Amino acid sequence: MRGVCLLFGPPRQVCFLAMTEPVSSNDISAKTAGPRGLLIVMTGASGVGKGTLREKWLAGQDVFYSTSWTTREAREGEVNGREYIFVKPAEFLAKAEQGGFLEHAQFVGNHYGTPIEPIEAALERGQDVILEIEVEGAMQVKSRMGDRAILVFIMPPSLTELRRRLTGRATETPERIEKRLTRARDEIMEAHEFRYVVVNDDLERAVGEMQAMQRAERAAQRPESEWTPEDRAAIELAQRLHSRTLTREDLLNVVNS
Ligand SMILES: Nc1nc2c(ncn2[C@@H]2O[C@H](COP(=O)(O)OP(=O)(O)O)[C@@H](O)[C@H]2O)c(=O)[nH]1
Ligand SMILES: Nc1ncnc2c1ncn2[C@@H]1O[C@H](COP(=O)(O)OP(=O)(O)O)[C@@H](O)[C@H]1O
Repeated sequence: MRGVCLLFGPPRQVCFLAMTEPVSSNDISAKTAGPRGLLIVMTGASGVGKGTLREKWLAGQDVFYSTSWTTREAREGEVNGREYIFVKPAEFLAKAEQGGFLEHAQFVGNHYGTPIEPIEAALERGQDVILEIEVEGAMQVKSRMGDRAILVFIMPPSLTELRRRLTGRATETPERIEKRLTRARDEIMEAHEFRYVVVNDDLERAVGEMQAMQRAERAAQRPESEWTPEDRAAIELAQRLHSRTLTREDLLNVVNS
C-alpha cells in the first residue's frame, strides 16, 4: 500500500491522509510547512559500504547529512563533529532522557543516536536529510515517522564479502568483526521491513540506484502531469528496488553465502 501509493499514485500528501497512524505533537515532519526535504535513511550491516556509497551518491548535492552522537572511541583520523560527535555515556544518556534524539540504539557495546533539532531545521529549509544508521535505529524512525521516512536497506552481495570488507577496512579487532557479523545476520533478515533494498556489489550501479530512488521519491511529491521522461525512468527503476520483490529465500541466500 505504502509503496504503491508513492510510486504509482497521486502526490504524497494524499498518501499521508490515507495513513492510519496518528501524528503526534512532537512529530518532527508534522511541524514543517510548504516545500520540504525528503528524509532518507540508509541502513544495513556495518562494513556493507554505507559510508562509501553515501559519499559518492551525495557528491555535489546540497543535502543535510546528520552527524550522529556516539559513545564509542574515535578511530585514528576521525574528527569530533565530522564523523561523529563523540561523547561520554552520561552525556549521551542525559540527551536521550530529554528526548533529544530522533532515534538511538546500542551497537556492539556503544550508544549511537541521531540528534533531532538539526533535522527539523533542515527539513523546514526544504533540504533533503540523510541518516546513515544501524537497523534498530532505522526501525525506530520507521515507527515514529511512518511513510514520511524513506528507508533504504543496503545489502551485501554475501556474508563472505561482508567479512572481507570489514577485515580489509582494518578498523576493528577480529573479535569486534565477529560481533558485527553476528549482528549482520539478524539485520539482513529484516531487510524486507524497509522500503527499498540496494545491493552494494558494484559500487557505481548502487550509486545510480540511490540517485534513481531519490529522484523517484521527489517526483512522487509532484502531480504525474509534471513528471519528465527522466522521472519516469527513475520511478521504473525504483519499483525494481522495492523490498516487496524480496523473498525470505533471497535473504537466506545472502546470510548463508
Ligand atoms: N541507530 C544509530 N546507528 C548509528 C548512528 N550513527 C551510526 N550508526 C551505525 O552504527 C554502526 C556502527 O558504526 P561505527 O562504529 O561507526 O562502525 P562502521 O559503520 O562499521 O564504520 C553502523 O551501522 C552505523 O551506521 C546513529 O545515530 N543511530
Ligand atoms: N561496492 C563495493 N565493492 C567493494 N568494496 C566496497 C564496496 N563498497 C564499500 N567497499 C569497501 O568496504 C569497506 C567498508 O565500507 P564502509 O563504507 O566503511 O562501510 P559502512 O559505512 O557500511 O560500515 C571499505 O573498505 C570500502 O572501501
